[in-house]
Amino acid sequence: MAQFYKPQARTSQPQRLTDQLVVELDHQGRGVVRTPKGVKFVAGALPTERIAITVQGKHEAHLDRIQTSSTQRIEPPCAFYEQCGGCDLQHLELDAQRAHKQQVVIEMLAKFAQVEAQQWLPPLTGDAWNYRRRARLAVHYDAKRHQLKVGFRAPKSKQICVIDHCLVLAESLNKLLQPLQQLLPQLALVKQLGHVELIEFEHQVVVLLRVKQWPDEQDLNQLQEFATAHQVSLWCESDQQLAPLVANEPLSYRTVGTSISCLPTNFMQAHRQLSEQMVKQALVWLDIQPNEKVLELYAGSGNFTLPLALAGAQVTAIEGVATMVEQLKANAQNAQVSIEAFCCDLEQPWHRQSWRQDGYGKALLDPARAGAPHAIHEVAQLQPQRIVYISCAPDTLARDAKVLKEHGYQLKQAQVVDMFPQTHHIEVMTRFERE
Ligand SMILES: C[S@@+](CC[C@H](N)C(=O)[O-])C[C@H]1O[C@@H](n2cnc3c(N)ncnc32)[C@H](O)[C@@H]1O
Repeated sequence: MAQFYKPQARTSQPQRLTDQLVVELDHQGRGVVRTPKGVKFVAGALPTERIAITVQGKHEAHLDRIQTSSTQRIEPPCAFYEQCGGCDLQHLELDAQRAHKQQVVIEMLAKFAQVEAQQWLPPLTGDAWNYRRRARLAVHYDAKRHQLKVGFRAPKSKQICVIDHCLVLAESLNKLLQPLQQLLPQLALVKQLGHVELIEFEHQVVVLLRVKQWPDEQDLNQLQEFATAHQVSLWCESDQQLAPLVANEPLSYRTVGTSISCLPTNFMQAHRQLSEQMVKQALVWLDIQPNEKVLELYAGSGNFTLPLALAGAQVTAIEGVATMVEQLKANAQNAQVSIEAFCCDLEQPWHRQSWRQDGYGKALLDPARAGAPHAIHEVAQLQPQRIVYISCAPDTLARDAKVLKEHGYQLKQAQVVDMFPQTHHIEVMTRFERE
């Protein structure tokens, strides 16, 4: 066989630097330092601090030591802070976290859209701990050692950080962590387990098991016992089906003025208090007039749709997931409001859609992180007088704000929603008006 020369892999000493000044926080909550070798992003560092770092790759560096510390630094309260990839801003005072999030949005809007909000309202805030009503737990089963790891993923890694208590999780979910760690290794399905979700609904807690094969008789008995002992509903999801194994009553969550029934796999805002506050703010900003036509995009199961309809709007709601559209229609019927709902991929051209019409006075968009790269052009062409755009990603918001600006919209008001305290994730509401 032919042999080829193979150069030895280069090994270089890790580059260590001391006395580096952190000049700002980036949108992922990392400290920014300008070293002689270029800008480096350092997780855990805060502006004004002087730090010692080890350069890791082209853009990142590891925080070795804090030489002088920020006055905004606090002791991270979580025991898993060092290993878990979750709450990466808990070393920063809460007010400073919120101010930072607003600043990130201001800078992104200025940089990528040359847009400035005419008014920033103070952030919408709620509980900063024990607020998450939904969590996806990663699981890994080591068949040789018969060991199961249940927890959250470590940052940028497939490693699982095993946790038995999470400070941002709702207490009703927290208290299931240890019992689940005991139950799951006893089940035959442990080898087929993808992940586990814990979800707090209005009247019950759901444990959702993502499996490759449906549980056998013996597993079903054990799951039944677990559900009774811990007063939870148990659901299973495989590629073929989603069904309750042990269910109490229909699942629902509260929105303004009514409840939304849904499936455990449907989207639900992470923070119960802030979900409702956000809907209230959208109602204020949209200032619905009787029988006004409102186009709602990325509608989910109706979190905004129903309150808008109850306020007197004629809502046309669009959502891409068919089960959520069905749920939305049923929810409207239960709330005795009349709406129109359509299942449609909003990122495809709209010209064949019956609901693509003039006459919408207002529009509400609440897209996922990808924003609305196509839909924003379409909605701007329909020229509603007012657009409320809710975003969970300031970079895609800035991109879409630029399109609105080009269509003659001005950003009148903006407001950070503190939906994900202790983490770098940002939720923001914006109100655009056509000139
Ligand atoms: C952030 S959630 C908001 C849902 C809802 N407004 C709420 O508050 O519960 C975004 C929604 O957009 C939907 N979605 C994402 N991409 C879509 C697309 N290309 N077309 C239509 N819907 C989409 C998702 O299924 C999800 O329900």
